[in-house]
Amino acid sequence: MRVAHLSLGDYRNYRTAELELRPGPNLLLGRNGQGKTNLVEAIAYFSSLRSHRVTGDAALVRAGAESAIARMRVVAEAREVLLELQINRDRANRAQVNRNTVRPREVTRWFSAVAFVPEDLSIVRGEPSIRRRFLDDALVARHPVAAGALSDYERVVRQRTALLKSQRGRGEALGATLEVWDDQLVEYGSQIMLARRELIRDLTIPLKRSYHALVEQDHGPSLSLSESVGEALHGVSRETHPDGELAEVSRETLAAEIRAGLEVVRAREVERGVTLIGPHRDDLVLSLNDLPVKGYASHGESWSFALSLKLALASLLRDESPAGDPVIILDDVFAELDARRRGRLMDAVRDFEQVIVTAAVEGDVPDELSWHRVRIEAGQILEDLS
Ligand SMILES: Nc1ncnc2c1ncn2[C@@H]1O[C@H](COP(=O)(O)OP(=O)(O)OP(=O)(O)O)[C@@H](O)[C@H]1O
Repeated sequence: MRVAHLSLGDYRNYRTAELELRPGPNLLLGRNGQGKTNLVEAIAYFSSLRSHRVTGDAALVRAGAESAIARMRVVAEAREVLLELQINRDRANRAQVNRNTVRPREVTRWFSAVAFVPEDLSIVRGEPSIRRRFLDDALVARHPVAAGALSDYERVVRQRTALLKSQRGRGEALGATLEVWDDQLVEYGSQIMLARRELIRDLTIPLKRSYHALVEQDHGPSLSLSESVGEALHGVSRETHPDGELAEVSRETLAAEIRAGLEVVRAREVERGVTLIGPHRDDLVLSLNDLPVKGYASHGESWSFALSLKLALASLLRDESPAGDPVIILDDVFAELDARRRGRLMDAVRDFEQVIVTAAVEGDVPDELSWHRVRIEAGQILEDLS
């Protein structure tokens, strides 16, 4: 698929903006702080309903305005669709697909993008919550309905934890109320655990391929899950290897394991007022040559791993989606890479239907492609340079 046109009103530093994009490679050029990232952030927002830079939407609305409008014309398999989002500072957001009002979530069914951003390094180096977010965004990109299970699960953990906290130390008072939340934790938790296991199983081969394409060396990148349920049941942190038998477990088995795990941690949960097991406490473990990437890999290796993960996701979505390729966004990543890796990264994405690159320095961008160039200055889309 591809973005044909983006219109913005009161979005970040844009009072209004009209951006025409073409199939193939598009280059948004401009000095630092002019509004390049804001444009690709708006495009990516249609695929996930969140920005990679902030939690919450308030910063997306131009300072002084009450709401932002983002409208995008998308072409997928020769069909055109018009998506529109109104992002409100103080109210729920609104959305339209082909001018019909829909729930904002609906919009993500019509658009898919994979964004490579400087912050991706923290998938490898940062806290487990960042890796869980990568996994969950990937689940939604793969199956938009997963968004429902994820938000239901989040709500269940919040409410169950609030109950545990309010009754801290008084186990006997919890009884039947806790059971209701346990049932829902098991229901949604098992769905998410299974979907994550399937995801890492399916990312494993594309990851090896992508890493090799970027680095041209065989560092044996691999993915596994460190699951809190397994830890509660078996006492040690047990990792779930995608190529091992655990990946093929049924949802019923996982549900039974969560239930058994809850029994094991019950007394501790009541004492501490915390929901101790479930996907919200799990981690994605990344390894190179059987060593964990975090704490062992070099800066360059960590970067290559992060980029390969995103590439692997892009190729999985490409293979699975009936609507064609996801749009590839490379925001400011060339500045982080040496010339060889820039070339290899571009080689790996160049045959996607549309690639959108932002750069402050034109010399950082591989020049052998026929780019559609656009210059950005102080919240204005100045000229079409191609
Ligand atoms: N809500 C907002 N209202 C008004 N201006 C904003 C808002 N959010 C961000 N900006 C402004 O947008 C500009 C940053 O734009 P952006 O991040 O797109 O820059 P960029 O061109 O990608 O720069 P770099 O090359 O440094 O990454 C800053 O000047 C910032 O103050």
